[in-house]
Amino acid sequence: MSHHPPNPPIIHSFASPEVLISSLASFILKAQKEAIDKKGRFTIALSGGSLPKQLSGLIGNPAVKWDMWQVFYADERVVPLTDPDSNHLLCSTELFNKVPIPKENIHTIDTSLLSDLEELSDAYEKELIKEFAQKDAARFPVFDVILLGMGPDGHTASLFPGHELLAEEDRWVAYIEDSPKPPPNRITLTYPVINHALRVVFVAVGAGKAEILSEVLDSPEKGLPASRVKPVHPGQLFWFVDEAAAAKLQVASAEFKL
Ligand SMILES: O=C(O)[C@H](O)[C@@H](O)[C@H](O)[C@H](O)COP(=O)(O)O
Repeated sequence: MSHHPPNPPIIHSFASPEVLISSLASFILKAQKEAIDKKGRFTIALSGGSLPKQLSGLIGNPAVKWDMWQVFYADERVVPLTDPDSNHLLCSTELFNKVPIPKENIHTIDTSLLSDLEELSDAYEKELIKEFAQKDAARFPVFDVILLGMGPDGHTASLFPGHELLAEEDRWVAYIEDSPKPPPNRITLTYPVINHALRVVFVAVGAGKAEILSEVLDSPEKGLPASRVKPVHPGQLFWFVDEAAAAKLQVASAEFKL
């Protein structure tokens, strides 16, 4: 375990959602290049909500090496992949159906296990082990990039305020049956996984995020789920926000961009 304390978050604030989208695409491309140069593959975890739309800067971009991507979900609703609640369906509609990514590089939940959450979450953990443990021999997988959103209650992935999963230290993937936001059944990457990534990136856009963003970044001692994302050294946390979301922020470390 590293002796370095976690680095403070790097906050990029953009004048418009359009600039955020193109800057996020450049950020991901740089991470992709570093990962492929080093390991010949690029591992990334995606979320639902508005996040998939923020990746539109990658569509049609010839620099993206889709065949080198290994995609997992930071969290997923336990529903068929054709259900409107499925994060995979959302990511497919917004991104994957528009780019030449091999289907086998997208790691979905095993929908033959929808009626057994424990089996389903164990199976997803095994999918991660196949990708990471044999290649990196790490205690926890080290994603190149994990992309997260933040809910109005400060939740991220399917880690909700006050939930027992906030204390999970061992499992890579866990399930919940009591999500305060429907649908109730979900699986999620746990903090040990999120906090071992090389880069964790939150995207928060719009005035609706201003209050909670300030709470998460200016009052981390409250321990809201998004405040608990603190990647261990050499991992780095980034926030990509627009000016409306950043309006109430007080943290001095904010690096504002046009
Ligand atoms: O799991 C869910 O119920 C939602 O997907 C939720 O987690 C969403 O991602 C956040 O509330 C952020 O919302 P935006 O991405 O729309 O900002």
